[in-house]
Amino acid sequence: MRTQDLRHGFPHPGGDVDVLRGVDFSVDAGELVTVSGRSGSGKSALLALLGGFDKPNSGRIFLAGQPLGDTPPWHMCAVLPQTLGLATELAAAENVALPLRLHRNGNAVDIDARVTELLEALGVGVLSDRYPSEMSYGQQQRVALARAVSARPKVLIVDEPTAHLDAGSKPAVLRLLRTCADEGSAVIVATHDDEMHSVADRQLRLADGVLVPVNRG
Ligand SMILES: Nc1ncnc2c1ncn2[C@@H]1O[C@H](COP(=O)(O)OP(=O)(O)OP(=O)(O)O)[C@@H](O)[C@H]1O
Repeated sequence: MRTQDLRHGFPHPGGDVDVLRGVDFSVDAGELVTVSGRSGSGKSALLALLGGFDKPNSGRIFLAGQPLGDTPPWHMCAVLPQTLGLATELAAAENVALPLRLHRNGNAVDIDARVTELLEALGVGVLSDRYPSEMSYGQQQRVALARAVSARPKVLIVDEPTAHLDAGSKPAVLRLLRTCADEGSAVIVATHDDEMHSVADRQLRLADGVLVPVNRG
């Protein structure tokens, strides 16, 4: 995935606010890139553009070499926003299986095995029959991550995946995101969590509307 001179902002009564002022960015298959930046710097706004939830004011986004069109690229791209977006009428395991069923990715036995593997890896295997309303936010966050990765998307876009996790739950999330990249996904993670950078190939910082590389010494 690649962006070219991406510019975006929001209208406000006191005048429009420019949030992204020329973002040039790329992430390759097999690579995990973190995006940090102070609160309000535009990380979520950038992720919304990359995931096709919003349109930039100007600039272009390319996915697998093709410009992003009017149809969101959800057959190739999985997005985990801070709002999670779990289907409330489906239990945890059914949520995780959903992308696999939509993409006809494997038979029922394969799907069950993939769902179990992911939920157990994230420490929420015992919650597979629970509905989102019966889980804590941190538990829902892990189920939503399992759902995002289940169909092995070409591009995985994740907003603050460790924001509500305790120290014991975090390593599994870091490991899973690293594994996704190692298995060929291009992974983009917005984060305030310094530990997240430890599994990244590259670290970028969003400041004054542009992305700059962070030198990790
Ligand atoms: N729908 C919107 N309408 C108007 N302003 C918005 C909208 N969404 C975001 N903003 C503004 O755009 C800027 C960037 O917001 P964004 O949510 O992308 O920041 P962030 O870096 O993800 O912050 P955080 O780390 O707190 O999640 C902020 O100043 C925010 O107030």
